[in-house]
Amino acid sequence: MTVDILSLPTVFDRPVHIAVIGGTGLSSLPGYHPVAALTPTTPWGAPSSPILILEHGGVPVAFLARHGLHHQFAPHEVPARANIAALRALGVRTVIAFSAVGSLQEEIRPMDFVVPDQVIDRTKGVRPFTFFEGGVVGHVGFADPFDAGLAAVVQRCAASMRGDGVRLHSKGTIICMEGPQFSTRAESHMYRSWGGSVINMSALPEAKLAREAELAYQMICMATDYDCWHSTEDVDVAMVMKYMAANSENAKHLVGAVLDELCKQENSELVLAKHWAGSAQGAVKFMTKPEGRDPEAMKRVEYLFPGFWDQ
Ligand SMILES: CSC[C@H]1O[C@H](OP(=O)(O)O)[C@H](O)[C@@H]1O
Ligand SMILES: Nc1ncnc2[nH]cnc12
Repeated sequence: MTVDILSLPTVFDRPVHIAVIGGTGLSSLPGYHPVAALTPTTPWGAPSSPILILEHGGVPVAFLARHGLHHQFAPHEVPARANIAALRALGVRTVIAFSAVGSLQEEIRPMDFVVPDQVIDRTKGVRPFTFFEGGVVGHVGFADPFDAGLAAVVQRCAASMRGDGVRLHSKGTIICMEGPQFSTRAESHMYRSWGGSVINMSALPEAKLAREAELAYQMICMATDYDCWHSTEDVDVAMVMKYMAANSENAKHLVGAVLDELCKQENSELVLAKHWAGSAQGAVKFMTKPEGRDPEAMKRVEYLFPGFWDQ
């Protein structure tokens, strides 16, 4: 059944704690019927797509298509600040983000999943990458860019996947490159020598912004190619889309199993990201002296953390 998004309610009156961000080849979540389509605006503009509210066992889950409903945003054009800010304003504290990645290691085969624990930033500074600027400065910790508690949940769901030899690798380092062109062969070999496991164009600044917004954030990567370091075919878009389509059943099973786990503990400390609460606020409050603060920048921070300047 296809749902006409325009016919759905544009308001939803319960807090939503869990969100899924879909990447390339995953601009909707098959098998779920949205009950609302929200089109919020934030101080950083509109998100890349309407935020669909789905229900998983009666628990609301937000779904956002990173590149837009029709994949119209290139990786450097994705309005990541609006996406993360809009999700936080809805009540979201846990984000599971999907990404199609190239594999930089022989043992990570196309169709395998990877739950990364590290990232190396190879974006080029052309993407807006922080909420804290223009008169309010903040420096959050980013030593471990993903959420270990959510990673453990995803790892426990590996058994939900079907098919011969499809595997889930429980850790790995993402190289996040600028794109939109793929890497040169020299770059691809260099990333391997750095210890990169997989490569994409979307982990950053999304993960940095999620940390600034005090969200628990975990990316799930699906390998679609061996980039261009391998002796087999070099990556191209057709190859990425072919593997995404071929493995969509597994992606669906994995999302379903992860949502089963998270929705069961919708109000837990983990899903409510209690372990991140206050981390960014502490990093911001003491940096810029009151006389140096810009009122507009303060208002933007207030959108993320209502009541921030009153405490
Ligand atoms: C079409 S291949 C490059 C494209 O695919 C990945 O997208 P996403 O992370 O949103 O799944 C990669 O990051 C690039 O944006
Ligand atoms: N080889 C690759 N490089 C960058 N992003 C990708 N997404 C999927 N495959 C990729």
